[in-house]
Amino acid sequence: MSGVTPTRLSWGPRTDREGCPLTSAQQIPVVVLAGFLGSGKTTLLNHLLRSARGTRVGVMVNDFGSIEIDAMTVAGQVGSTVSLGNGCLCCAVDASELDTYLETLTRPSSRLDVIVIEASGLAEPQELVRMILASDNERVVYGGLVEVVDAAEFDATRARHPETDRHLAIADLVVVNKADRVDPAELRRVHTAVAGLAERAAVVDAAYGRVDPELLFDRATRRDDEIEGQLSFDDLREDEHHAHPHAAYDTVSFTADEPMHPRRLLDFLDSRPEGLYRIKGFVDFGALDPANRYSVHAVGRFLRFYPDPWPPGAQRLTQLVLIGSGTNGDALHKALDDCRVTGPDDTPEEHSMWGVLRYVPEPEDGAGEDDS
Ligand SMILES: Nc1nc2c(ncn2[C@@H]2O[C@H](COP(=O)(O)OP(=O)(O)OP(=O)(O)O)[C@@H](O)[C@H]2O)c(=O)[nH]1
Repeated sequence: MSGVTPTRLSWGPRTDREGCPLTSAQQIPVVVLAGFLGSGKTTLLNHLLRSARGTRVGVMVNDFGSIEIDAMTVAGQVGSTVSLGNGCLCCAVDASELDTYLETLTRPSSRLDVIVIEASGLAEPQELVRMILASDNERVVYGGLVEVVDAAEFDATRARHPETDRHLAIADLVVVNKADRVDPAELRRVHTAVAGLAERAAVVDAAYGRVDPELLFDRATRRDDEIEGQLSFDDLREDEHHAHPHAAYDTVSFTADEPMHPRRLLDFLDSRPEGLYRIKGFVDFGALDPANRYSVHAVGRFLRFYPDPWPPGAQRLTQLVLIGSGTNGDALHKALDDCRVTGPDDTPEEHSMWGVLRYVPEPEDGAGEDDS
């Protein structure tokens, strides 16, 4: 950005294939939802989908890891969820591929009002924004960047990832999430620090991503001339191609047909290495709870299990994605392999589930609930 004379991008009226001008009302805003690993992007997205009240939201999910956990956990959007598969959208998908996905979502038959792209927790948001601004699809218009911040991890994330400041500086809306995990004074401190970094953004606090959808959809339906004053290619230009945060991260994807042994899995989770920052997925505990699969989320030292009925016809599998830096993928894989129940001689005792149940939040924790 430094040393570059800003040339504002022209947002002159776009035209359809017959050359007739498209009004902004006919263009679908594309909102980028970004934020570091585990900050609560999927939780916020699910809240939006549940409380969109008539607004038709199309979703693109960019998972990191070969098992698409996020795409599986985005609520009830079958048919309009496009998963971008393994890897980071900012690197793995070039603008023409993004356009292919946008083309699918902007078909008139899908009648969408807004599209939200949930970036992987390791994505460079300005790359995504740049791709949307460069899109050939005349039916889409850039709708803003929403950054989700984990209030409880903010200092640690910033220390490890100085690029956080750069991301906040180009955000349009910052959600300081996990307000319930810090005391009010700490929340105020984080809020003030975020507001200082996010010069141009509205900053709102939230628990479990419960923000007013109007905040995003209003933002999303700004008029083109308002957007013109917001971001340009030059605003997004990098001095040099920066190191993407995920260059330093390793991902391990693990799938098992056999149920997992709760005690051995808990031992693994309780002794997980420092660098193993994020774990997400589903666990099958077999006969110990045949009705439910357990979503597991670890973010830093935070660990939770969420039991949920198996979807009808779902194959009983354990599927996990582990993301860390300085971790040994083979050793992690082997450690998880050792958590499988190996056969009839390896039947876990019933009380071995207690260790797991300790990490299931009480209903009043608010996880999974919604105010819609
Ligand atoms: N206590 C608390 N937990 C939250 C809140 N929001 C999300 N979580 C939990 O944090 C964990 C991660 O949430 P996700 O929504 O999956 O985070 P994400 O940003 O999509 O994660 P990645 O896709 O890995 O980057 C889950 O266990 C959520 O239930 C919150 O406001 N408070």
